[in-house]
Amino acid sequence: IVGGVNASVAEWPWQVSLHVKLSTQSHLCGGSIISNQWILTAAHCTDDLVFPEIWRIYTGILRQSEIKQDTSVFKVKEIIVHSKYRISETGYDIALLRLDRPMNFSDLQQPLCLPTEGMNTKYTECWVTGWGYTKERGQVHDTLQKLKIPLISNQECQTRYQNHRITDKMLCAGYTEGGKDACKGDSGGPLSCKYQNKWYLAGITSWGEGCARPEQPGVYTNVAEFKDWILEKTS
Ligand SMILES: COC(=O)Nc1ccc2c(c1)CCCCCCC[C@H](NC(=O)/C=C/c1cc(Cl)ccc1-n1cnnn1)c1nc-2c(Cl)[nH]1
Repeated sequence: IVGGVNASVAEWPWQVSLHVKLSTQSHLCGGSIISNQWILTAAHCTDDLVFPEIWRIYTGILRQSEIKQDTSVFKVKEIIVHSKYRISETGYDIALLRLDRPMNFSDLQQPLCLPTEGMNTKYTECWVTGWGYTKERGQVHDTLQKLKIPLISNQECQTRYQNHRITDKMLCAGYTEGGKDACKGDSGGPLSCKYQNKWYLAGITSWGEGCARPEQPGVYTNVAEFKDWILEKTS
């Protein structure tokens, strides 16, 4: 996250850190708790990493440094990638991870709501969170970062990305002047938006042209457009 601030304990209890363990283990992507056994993330996070056994999901943490041998960790039983996903920039950048065991909810780890059609214009505030880089050439940040960010219309977003097709299944957010955005290591994580005092998973951090560049907003998977897909795959 570029231009954000440290989050607090239990402020974003649906945010998880996805790690992969090959010869070494490290943070890969963000993700969101949507039920006691399902995590929603970006399909591009699963590219080349199709074996569930290598995944480790950390819930209820604020800092990467909290991750030790004894930290509670979930493993992945199943990975479901949207059949129309090819690359982030053409959309359908959405995947489900089924946990190896049901999660007990607490103040530190609990789900947020899935949005319904038509909510994108009703949100009062949206925040993007993650442990990603705080500048384009950076490194994973120890403390979870949070950034308040305005949604922008797909029409405006399309004008910023002449070489792309910004579809209705994408959602854009950013500041025209730049300086505040998601960045490397944040993808798969939530764009959380508040409506009538409840938090909704409006977007999944997906792609952008550089980080926090002027007139280059972040592009997110428009979760409301995939509600039926999520319900079908998780039922
Ligand atoms: C110590 O551990 C680490 O350093 N881990 C570790 C550290 C970093 C990374 C990995 C692991 C995952 C790489 C492969 C999967 C994922 C590959 C793509 C992914 N993209 C993003 O996270 C955000 C994109 C993004 C999203 C929005 Cl909304 C706006 C602008 C964006 N950016 C444009 N340019 N940069 N960001 C990414 N993630 C990383 C990179 Cl490197 N790129």
